Amino acid sequence: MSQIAFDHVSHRFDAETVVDDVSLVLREHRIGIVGANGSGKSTLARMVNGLVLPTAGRVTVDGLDLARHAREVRRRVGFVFTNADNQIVMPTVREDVAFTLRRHKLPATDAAARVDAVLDRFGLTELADRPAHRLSGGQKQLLAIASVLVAEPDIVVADEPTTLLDARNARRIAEHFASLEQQLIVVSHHLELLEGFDRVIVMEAGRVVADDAPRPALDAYRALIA
Ligand SMILES: Nc1ncnc2c1ncn2[C@@H]1O[C@H](COP(=O)(O)OP(=O)(O)OP(=O)(O)O)[C@@H](O)[C@H]1O
Repeated sequence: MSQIAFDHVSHRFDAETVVDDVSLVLREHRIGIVGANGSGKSTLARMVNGLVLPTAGRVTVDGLDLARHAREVRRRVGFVFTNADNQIVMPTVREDVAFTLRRHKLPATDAAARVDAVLDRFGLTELADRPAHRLSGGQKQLLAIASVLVAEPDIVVADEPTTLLDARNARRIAEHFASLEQQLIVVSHHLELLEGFDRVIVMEAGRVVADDAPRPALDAYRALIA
């Protein structure tokens, strides 16, 4: 697993401190982040691939500082956005998944095989030639995850990847995450998704208020929002 380190990290948007002096070392396989709306979870997650840079402190991935090496780190970190429309760039489902592989310089048959396998894994085969922007919200969410995973990044960061999914597709994603070899960081309000994880971090007003195994951490979070 990689080592993702937050060293006294803060982030301010104008006058508002949304991440407030967070220090964490993340080495576990599957890490969940929970917290109330606006507690800073997405901002923290976005720092792992430099989509947001700290206004104080340092974020490193295996020693590489995001402030200086964002491009290098981004090759290793796949980011799944909450709003899939932010990451769907190609006309059809198949083309969108294939687009992620453009920089991998794979022989065309190998790339096509990888795309087909991912489409199949996420139940998207029948939608492969559909216009991606006309999928349902949940189908787009599956596509967004498939498009990141096809590149087999070392680390997958997913920001609320199941918000629009029905129970069957949420289970599909949970099962897929459970079988994923890569390091995984998931921001979610869907607490069951995180039950089998190795570590859960609870955020409140930009700070880490609990950081533990899923059961105690989720109990602490439920108590906090009760
Ligand atoms: N680009 C931005 N400009 C200004 N303020 C922002 C920006 N992005 C986020 N914020 C503010 O930062 C705070 C934390 O937002 P963030 O999205 O990190 O929270 P969150 O815990 O992921 O919330 P949610 O569960 O609602 O997605 C919020 O008050 C939000 O309004």
